[in-house]
This record gives sequence, structure tokens and C-alpha cells, in this order.
Amino acid sequence: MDTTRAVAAVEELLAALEVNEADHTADTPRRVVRAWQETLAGYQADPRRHLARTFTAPDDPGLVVVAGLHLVTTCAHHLLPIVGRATVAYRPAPGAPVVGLSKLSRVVADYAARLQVQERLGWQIASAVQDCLAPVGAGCVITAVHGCMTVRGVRQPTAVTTTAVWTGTWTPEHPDVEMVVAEHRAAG
Ligand SMILES: Nc1nc2c(ncn2[C@@H]2O[C@H](COP(=O)(O)OP(=O)(O)OP(=O)(O)O)[C@@H](O)[C@H]2O)c(=O)[nH]1
Repeated sequence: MDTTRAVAAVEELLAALEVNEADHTADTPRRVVRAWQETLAGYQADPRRHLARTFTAPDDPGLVVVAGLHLVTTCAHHLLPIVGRATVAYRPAPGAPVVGLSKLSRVVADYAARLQVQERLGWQIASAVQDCLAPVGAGCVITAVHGCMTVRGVRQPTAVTTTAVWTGTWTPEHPDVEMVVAEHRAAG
């Protein structure tokens, strides 16, 4: 990120919006750029790196579901927050290794630290698990509230959006998928 240019751009934005709240906005350009550096940190490295370290597992480790992951990302269309929760799941292939559970959360957080649309975010997460671990199936369910639908525009403060992506042999009718969806619901 070109921070000097970004600070100048926010200064220009405030000037163009004709807002000046004296000492309250004097340092706002620098604050805003620091916030964006944090918000967009996911562009700095490949989120899939978190799936490189694996551990041996039983021949048939069964279904792995991590539900209730807190999710904050940014709408690519309006630059407003999307806040919700994600569930990541996979069924390791027989004899295949597994990853540390926290790494699934790290993958979610890294892809979320980019400008996103919800469908693509879920697809990127599920695809990372599928491509890196080659499981029988993988999936990602996201339920989120979009700032662009709540604080502006259609102003629907109670609207929540749920998206689901399945990869490998998983289809919406697969029994594993039913359990993943149930766990996602149960996680609130
Ligand atoms: N599919 C999808 N759409 C999204 C997501 N986030 C925001 N949007 C939508 O992106 C669309 C952008 O539409 P535009 O007509 O270009 O923008 P707009 O005039 O601000 O649209 P309104 O929100 O209807 O006022 C809106 O319908 C948003 O609701 C997302 O994650 N997935």
C-alpha cells in the first residue's frame, strides 16, 4: 500500500466532502489509512500458507467441522463492513493428514482481510481446503450482515445473508452437508 498517497487521498476526500471538524478530523487521514492497512492485511500473503503444516490422522478421521468462527470482512462494492460467522468443514480422505483447527480460522481471517463479496469469500475458503488437503469433500457456510444493506441503501437492519459452498464429492444432499449445516445453525 502506498501510505503517503492513501493519506493524501483521504485528505482530499474530506476536502471534497467539505467536512472539517477541526481537531477531530486533523489526524483522520492517518487514522483512516492505518485502519485500512489492518482491514486489507490479507493481501500481504497467500492465505493457503496456513494449510501447509499437516498432522497424521487415523485411517478414517471422520468429519471435521469448525463452526462459529467470527467473521469481519469488507464489501468490495461499498467499502462497508460485513460481519457474521463462518463454518468450515471437510472430510479427510482415508489415510490423509489433517491440519490444525486454528489454521481453518486463519484461512478465513486472511481471505476476509480483503475486499470481498460473500459468495466469493466462501468459495475461496472451501477451495483452499479442497486444493491443499484433497479431502473427500469440503465446504464453507457463511451467515453475515452487510453494512451496505443495513446502514444505507435499502436499510434492512434485520437482513442476514447465508451462503454455502461445497467441493469435492459433497453435494447439498450429501449427509455430511446436512450435519455441517446443522452445526452452523447450532453455533448461532
Ligand atoms: N451478491 C452479492 N452482492 C453484494 C454483496 N455485497 C454487496 N452486494 C450488492 O452489490 C450491489 C451493488 O449494486 P449497485 O446497483 O452497483 O450499487 P448501489 O446503487 O449502491 O445499490 P443499492 O445497495 O441497491 O443501493 C448491491 O445490490 C449490494 O447489495 C455480496 O457479498 N454479494
